[in-house]
Amino acid sequence: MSVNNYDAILLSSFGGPEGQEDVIPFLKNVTRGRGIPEERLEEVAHHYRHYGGVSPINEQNRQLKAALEAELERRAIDLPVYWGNRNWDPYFNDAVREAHANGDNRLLGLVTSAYTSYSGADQYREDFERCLAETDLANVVSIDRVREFFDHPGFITPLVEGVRDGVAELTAAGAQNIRLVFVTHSIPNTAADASGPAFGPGGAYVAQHNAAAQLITEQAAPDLPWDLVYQSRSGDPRTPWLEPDINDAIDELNAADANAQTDAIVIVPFGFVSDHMEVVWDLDNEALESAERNGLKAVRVPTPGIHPAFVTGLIDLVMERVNETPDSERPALSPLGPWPDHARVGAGAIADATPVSTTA
Ligand SMILES: CC1=C(CCC(=O)O)c2cc3nc(cc4[nH]c(cc5[nH]c(cc1n2)c(C)c5CCC(=O)O)c(CCC(=O)O)c4C)C(CCC(=O)O)=C3C
Ligand SMILES: [Fe+2]
Repeated sequence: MSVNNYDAILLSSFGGPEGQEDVIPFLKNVTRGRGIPEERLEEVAHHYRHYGGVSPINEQNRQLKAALEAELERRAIDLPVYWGNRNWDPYFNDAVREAHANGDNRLLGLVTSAYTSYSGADQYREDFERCLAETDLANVVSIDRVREFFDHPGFITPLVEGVRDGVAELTAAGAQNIRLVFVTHSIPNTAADASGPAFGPGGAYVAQHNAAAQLITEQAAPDLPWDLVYQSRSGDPRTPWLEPDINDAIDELNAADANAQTDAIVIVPFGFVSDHMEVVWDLDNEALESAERNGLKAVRVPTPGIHPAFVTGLIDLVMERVNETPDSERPALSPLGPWPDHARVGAGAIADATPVSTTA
């Protein structure tokens, strides 16, 4: 099927180092202009160094790109996929230059982030704007963006499956009182509040996470208690970030409710779409260790990765833009959705912004 409103998909991600010599330049890219304390950079560098300076994220995006291409081919949809990152090679500038060189100028961004926050939404927009400015293509290339998919069935289904499997595994190992621990990236309270002020404290960021956690619980294990906790905080320790931290929450589990007698936890890393460094280090090392220290059985659910339901769902999200599907027909499992589309960046936006008076 040829597609008349887009030329290509721009798979847009974070990027990660792929060798020891990349680690510091990568971290400098991530934190440019943002006053992350030196000690924090050293600490984070150590996580990457431990794995040979290689983050799994780029390989996961190569696999995701291949899986998206296979799904497009299976559905006979004629859209090439370009891949660009915010913080490491291949950068957005290279991906967009390559697309333009091939005559692909109307791009649909598919961002590997399910929720609304500065990092997951506004910053990608800024990156797209800067990319078009730096490549001098702002009048030629346009970039739209697929909506946040925190309550899309393609994102929820793999997590539901993971929770069911996790519960079954813990039950088989003798667990009596299982708790689901939903974990996502902490962000500064002010950033959370600003992510959608209409949602009150915590903004859209926290509201979307609560909605997704509730959905996953209802579908996977409706009788189990669940918590929303946070990981990977950084920044100045005096600045308030979303809490509790997952490790503190695990330490406090039975202290907080002496009757609960929780003996096992299912850690659900639903803030991320692949098992990248923040998952393997902060959860598989630290959080699982916290569980063990507290005598709790624990399993960590896989992120969606390249689960077939996720890959199909991402292409469905692309096709709702191609088909200009009305909101009322867009799949969304929570009352918050379907989340609205983002404004176009680049050629189309400039045309849209042309004051009517100049053409009248
Ligand atoms: C909300 C959110 C997401 C999810 C949405 C999205 O996907 O965007 C996310 C994703 C990711 N964050 C990642 C890595 C890092 N994040 C950092 C720093 C920060 N993240 C923040 C928030 C988020 N981050 C914030 C508020 C900071 C502090 C300061 C700043 O605003 O920069 C730092 C700097 C050191 C540190 O402070 O920890 C690193 C190295 C990786 C790659 C992992 C890999 O390499 O496999 C990924 C996918
Ligand atoms: Fe981050």
